Amino acid sequence: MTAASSSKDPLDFSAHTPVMAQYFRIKAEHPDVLVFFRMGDFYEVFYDDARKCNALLDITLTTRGQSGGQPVVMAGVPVHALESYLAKLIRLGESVAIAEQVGDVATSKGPVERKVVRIVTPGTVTDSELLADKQDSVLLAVVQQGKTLGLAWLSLTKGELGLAECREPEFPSFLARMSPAEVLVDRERQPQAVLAARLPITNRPGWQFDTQLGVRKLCEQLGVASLQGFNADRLEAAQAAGAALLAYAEHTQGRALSHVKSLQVLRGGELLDLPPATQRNLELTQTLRGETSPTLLSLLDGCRTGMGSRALRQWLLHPKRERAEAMARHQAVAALIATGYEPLREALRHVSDVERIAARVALRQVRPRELAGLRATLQTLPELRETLPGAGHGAPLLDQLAEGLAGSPHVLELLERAIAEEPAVILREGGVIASGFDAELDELRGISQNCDAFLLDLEARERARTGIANLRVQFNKVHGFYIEVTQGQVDKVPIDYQRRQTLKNAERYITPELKAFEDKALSAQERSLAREKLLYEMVIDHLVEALQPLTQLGRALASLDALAALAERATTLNWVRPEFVSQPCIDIQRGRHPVVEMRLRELGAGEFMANDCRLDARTKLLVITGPNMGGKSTFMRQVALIALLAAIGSYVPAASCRLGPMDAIHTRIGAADDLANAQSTFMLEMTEAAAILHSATEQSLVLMDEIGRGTSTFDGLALAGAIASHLHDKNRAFTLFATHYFELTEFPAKHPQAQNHHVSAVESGEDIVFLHEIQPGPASRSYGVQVARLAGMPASLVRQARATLEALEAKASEGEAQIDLFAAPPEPEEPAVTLATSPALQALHDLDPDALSPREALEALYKLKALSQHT
Ligand SMILES: Nc1ncnc2c1ncn2[C@@H]1O[C@H](COP(=O)(O)OP(=O)(O)OP(=O)(O)O)[C@@H](O)[C@H]1O
Repeated sequence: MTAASSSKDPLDFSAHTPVMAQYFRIKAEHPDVLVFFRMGDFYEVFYDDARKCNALLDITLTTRGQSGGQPVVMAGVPVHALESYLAKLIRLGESVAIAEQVGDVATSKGPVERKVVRIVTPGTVTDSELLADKQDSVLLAVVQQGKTLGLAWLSLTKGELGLAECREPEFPSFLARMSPAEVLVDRERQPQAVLAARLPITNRPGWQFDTQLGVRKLCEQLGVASLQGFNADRLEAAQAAGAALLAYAEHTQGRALSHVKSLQVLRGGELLDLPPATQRNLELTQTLRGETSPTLLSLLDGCRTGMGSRALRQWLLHPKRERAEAMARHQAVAALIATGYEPLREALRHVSDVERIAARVALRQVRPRELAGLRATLQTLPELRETLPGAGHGAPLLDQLAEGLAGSPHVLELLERAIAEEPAVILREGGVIASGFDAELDELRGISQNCDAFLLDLEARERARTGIANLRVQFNKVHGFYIEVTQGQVDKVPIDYQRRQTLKNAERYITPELKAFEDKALSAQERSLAREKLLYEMVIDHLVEALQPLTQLGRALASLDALAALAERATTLNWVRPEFVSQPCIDIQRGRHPVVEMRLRELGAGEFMANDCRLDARTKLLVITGPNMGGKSTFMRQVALIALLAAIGSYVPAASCRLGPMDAIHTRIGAADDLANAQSTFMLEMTEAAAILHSATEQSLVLMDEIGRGTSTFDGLALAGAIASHLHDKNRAFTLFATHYFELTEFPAKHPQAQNHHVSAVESGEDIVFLHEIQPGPASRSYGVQVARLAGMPASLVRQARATLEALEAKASEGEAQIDLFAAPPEPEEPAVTLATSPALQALHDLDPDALSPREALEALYKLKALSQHT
């Protein structure tokens, strides 16, 4: 680089003022994130960072001075408003490095020392202000090794670390469950599956994704010698991801993660599979329009704390195939219902988010008010324990959770002694440590607080000494302490008064006595703030030691809150306890769709019609027909929702419910164009159906809603018939198959494990009334034209459609083709045998039987036989 061009290079430190040189050094260490550079009461951002913040945060861009011969482009946010700006940036997927002034402003020669104290990224935020209350923020690292994807994830706020490995097709299910806020990938080898998911990606150096490094880091983090105890010793790809994950989390937090002590290993096969399409179609946590309500979660979530809501979401998206945990929850819900859950829910109202506070203690980011909240929570624990069912309730899970409520008497005692009743919001302001905790602090505070008495006393003494009746002793921030004398009285001022300032009507003085007091008072205040900071750090040291019971307490409170919410819902909404059996079956009597039922109630739109569903080893597939708007989709979804609710440990909206083992819920419902992925409606429909046919087993529940709708009638009908046959004969999955194709009502006649059902409707004159009742047998007709009439189509159009329909029906019955839609697929055709391709045929063709003697005829026969064996 030439000398001339170097002046334009912002990284040429020599050309900059010392502060800017310091900035560039820090920026060079954090090139990929925004650097917030503390300067007094502002965080400043410079150059490209400033331009970006100007665009994203709408803050004013200015230029000031010059650095390296160029104007310095900058923007700033006030220190007190930092959190709200951070929240906005994190939501937009940006990361921010916070460079604080760590040196002492008063004693620094040159610019005060600055250091990046933490990096706030979407996946590693822990500040309660920046996080949604009810949702966890998950950081995920993904690495591809051959066909295996290694996953490692961390919820900093929960202190939970997880590992998993999966194949590419399983990856979307994992992602949908976790919905990570940030995904770490190898900069050089970004896995295709991650890119396709369009999530906020952070690139990390390739060497950090290393298996051996991962094993070492994971063992260190968990304080174990081997990962065997967690059953995680063979997960090499996941371990490699773990290495990058832990390195990044430590890098952003600027410290070790002392609260992360448990490891969860997820194996695809342990969970009830809920592919992304199922999570979407069943509207578990989001409606099809992307809203958070009304969904199954919004209906269930009456939790009193953020941690309870987060636990419930976790349960909903991670149901286990093994049903022991769900049964333990059913028992707990039953016990809470029997003994009354309201006192517990009431007590939970006064509980802080212990889970997050514990994490912030570990990261040493906890705020004074959070500690006061923790103290209040610990104080209410005995009362809260009283609200739990007493002995003999038959729910071991509740006893186990009650043990977690032990809290830590030592921590409570410390917080009661150390933290002020109502501490200041931030430590910097003082007033956080309780008086009586530390003698030195009390003394320093005493000095600054006793100021008033001293000053009044001095004022009285000086008035008496000088004879100046209106003499006043005062203080202001700029000039410190002074004695003020009005101009008319100045000649009475004694000799030891030194002039400090002259005003229009008065003179201000200082005396040696006042100066000595001033030094003592001001330094006392500074020292008392410094002392408070030190004491606060000491309190955190003690809390870090006691993290384990706090983390356990957080988990216990979260689970109790979620269970109490389930108990309340079960009672209020009149749900029943489901029963698990070992035989294959889905036997639901008078089942209801919980969300549709609630909507109808809210709108005053009538009662929900309860329906039965009976599937077992003899009946595995129901062909469901009936008019549009008749309730087919609602019925199918309600069966899936009831099965899922049972699997997470909830009661269910039905009169009774018996369920056999289940490994997955697959759904193919509706047709939303995936324009972003350039897939047509029909292509998407077929892709989703193909995925189901490849993975559904005898223990899966499959919902197929109007498959084949996206193409021409004959194509659609043919495909629908073939898909139903495949599900019935090959997958043998429990299948609810809703269709408009009447031809499919023939299906059960040829398939022993299938039955026809229909949703009922009655015609009254030209109108149609939906009864929403599922009845055995096929529907008689589809009522599409009547529904169009109900939808407000012009009367003339409806008349025309009806006439056309009648003509079409007449024509169809005349030439009814006898096609077997469900016949076994024909064998692939043999290639035709021709003279050109077959020497035997050619030889036969060339023979003239009349010209052959008997002996020649015999020889020709042998020759033909030989040739035929080569054909
Ligand atoms: N069991 C029921 N009791 C009361 N109302 C119901 C019931 N089932 C469905 N409904 C009402 O009927 C509406 C239509 O139901 P749904 O979407 O399930 O019909 P569909 O047969 O699948 O229609 P389409 O074939 O047009 O998709 C629902 O939004 C709901 O308001």
